[in-house]
Amino acid sequence: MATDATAALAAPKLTTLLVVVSDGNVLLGEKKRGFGAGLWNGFGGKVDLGIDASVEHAALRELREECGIDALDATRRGVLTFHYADAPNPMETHVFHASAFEGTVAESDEMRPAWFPEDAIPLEKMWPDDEHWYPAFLRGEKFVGTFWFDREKKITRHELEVVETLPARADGL
Ligand SMILES: Nc1[nH]c(=O)nc2c1ncn2[C@H]1C[C@H](O)[C@@H](COP(=O)(O)OP(=O)(O)OP(=O)(O)O)O1
Repeated sequence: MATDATAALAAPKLTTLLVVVSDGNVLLGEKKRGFGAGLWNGFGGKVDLGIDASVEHAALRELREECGIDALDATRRGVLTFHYADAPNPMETHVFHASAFEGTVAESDEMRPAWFPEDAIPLEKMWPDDEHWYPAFLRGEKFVGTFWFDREKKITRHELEVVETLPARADGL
């Protein structure tokens, strides 16, 4: 049985990723700083257990902070686990889809947003796992995946499954 210490060591870092798709266009942001700087991605960040009542709240908060809009119909569509060779704990990223939003898209300190046609997202400037799961995401499917990266952030192994129902989180978040 895992002790508290070993459980903490293996505990995944919980993060969110929210991708708005509206009228055939996908809203992405170029990350200006921090983890993944220079790459285009959906909007998201760490779940903050001090302020977020749920993973969905964290996803909505990060979207608002990073590009100034409020998603009105966010739904959780994927759970991705990333193992980075140089990180002690895996990252568990909950991927949300939204199509309706309020507010005006605006650049922030963290992200430079831009719209891309669904069939022309800049995969060559995105995380290498994205080409594996965006097609399922854009088809409206739910998915669970795990990706292992080497120190150069290249994928060494991956698993990806389209599912009917996403796994519930044991902690209720
Ligand atoms: N391999 C990967 N593929 C992908 O598509 N998104 C990834 C990814 N690895 C990380 N991300 C996303 C998930 C999450 O939205 C973000 C990492 O969250 P972090 O909290 O580490 O980022 P930040 O340094 O921006 O922190 P915050 O201050 O919480 O915004 O990058």
